[in-house]
Amino acid sequence: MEADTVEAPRRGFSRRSLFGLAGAGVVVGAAAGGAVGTAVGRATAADGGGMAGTVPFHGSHQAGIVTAAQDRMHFVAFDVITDSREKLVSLLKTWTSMAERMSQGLQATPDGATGSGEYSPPDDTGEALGLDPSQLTITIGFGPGLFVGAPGTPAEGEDRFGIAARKPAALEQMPRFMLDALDPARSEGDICVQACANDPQVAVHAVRNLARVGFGVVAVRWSQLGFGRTSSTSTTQETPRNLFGFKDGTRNIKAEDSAAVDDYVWVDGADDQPWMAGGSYLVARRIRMQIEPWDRTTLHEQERVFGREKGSGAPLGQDDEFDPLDLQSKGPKGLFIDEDAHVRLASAEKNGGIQILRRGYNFTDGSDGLGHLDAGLFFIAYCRDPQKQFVPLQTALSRNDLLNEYITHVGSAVFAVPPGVGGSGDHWGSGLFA
Ligand SMILES: C=CC1=C(C)c2cc3[nH]c(cc4nc(cc5[nH]c(cc1n2)c(C)c5CCC(=O)O)C(CCC(=O)O)=C4C)c(C)c3C=C
Ligand SMILES: [Fe+2]
Repeated sequence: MEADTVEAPRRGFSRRSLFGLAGAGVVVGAAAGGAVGTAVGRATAADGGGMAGTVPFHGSHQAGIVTAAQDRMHFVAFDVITDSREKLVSLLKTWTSMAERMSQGLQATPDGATGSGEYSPPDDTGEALGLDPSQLTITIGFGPGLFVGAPGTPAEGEDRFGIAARKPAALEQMPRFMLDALDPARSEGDICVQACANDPQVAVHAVRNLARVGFGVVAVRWSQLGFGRTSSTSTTQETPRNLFGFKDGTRNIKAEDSAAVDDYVWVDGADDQPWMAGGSYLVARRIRMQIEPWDRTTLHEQERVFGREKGSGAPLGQDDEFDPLDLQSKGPKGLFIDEDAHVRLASAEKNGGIQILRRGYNFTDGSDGLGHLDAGLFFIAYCRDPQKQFVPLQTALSRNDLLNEYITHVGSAVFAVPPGVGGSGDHWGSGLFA
């Protein structure tokens, strides 16, 4: 079958077929139906684990949560600037269609970059033409301000879209933690979109095109680019390193541990608002890391701060990365893992069994004008209830974590991430706005 003629909607060429490169492999987008057409690229559904391949958009949960973490991220938080429920729902429908197309390596719309004529702005901005799908996932979340206008905004306290009664109790702005130095311009937001891909240009293209069609309905409040995923979310992945050089994600929840995922990530229909069943909550924290002081710190101190060896990632007192974390074990100088070491204070053992799914990314946004790198960790946690999981964990860390000498939380946001999009006709927010 000709790669670029299979079920292709009018001018609905894929990004790769436009350049005649599609022969390398073809996937017919059967599950997605005619609205989506074909997905063309190197990967098939069966080898979707390949770096260049596709991740299914449809399902009971949104992609981009337990999906094996891709290497790059573009995260954006929007303010909704209209009071019209109709316009907002219409945008969510348009976004859903664009997201399902882009996840398959197609242009954002059937007309794409060149099909809407010389005298109109192109429908797709074009910078992903010829690029692989790169395992793009696009995940949406709704902030507290969508339900009741956020403090300090023109809509403060208002139920603009008639959904105040549908706000989940778990969706509350984060409390102020000790040592927080939050910048309002890098915090909160009515809607977020997390785009992850193995090619940064693919992730940026996705966010840019969604923002472009949102003109008049949403406005970008803040955004963050990330690289070098700082957590493994699957046992198939090697543990990556954060900008302090330590393996990060060793004791993360892994997608394969379905019991932990069900207990700590997915919202149950009986938890609160039925429309959130199968969804999750996303907590984002922009955490600046004081790179220069850290780089002048001894290896011994660095390892004491985390409670793990820098090279192997093993818990102090153990040999291998995945050896159990033994919080009681002692050497000649006392406890191997300091009373205030990061892994001790963050451990499930010290927090009544609480776990979270970490899915953060490193960031470097140039320097701060004072000769220091503006770099750190864009921390993302997915949880079933942020009030019962993230808040107690961060409360404990903010008080005593040895790491606090080297980090500062400068941005914060929380979003309700609805369940996945089902068959044709379904769209982001369909449950919420039903
Ligand atoms: C509130 C939750 C957490 C914040 C904020 C946080 C910041 C943060 N973490 C690192 C580096 C590492 N964290 C590690 C483990 C770890 N961290 C958290 C939670 C938060 N971290 C948890 C729940 C855990 C697991 C603890 C356990 O049970 O062992 C590790 C060790 C390796 C690992 O297991 O992932 C590192 C390294 C940084 C640099 C940072 C802020 C900038
Ligand atoms: Fe941590």
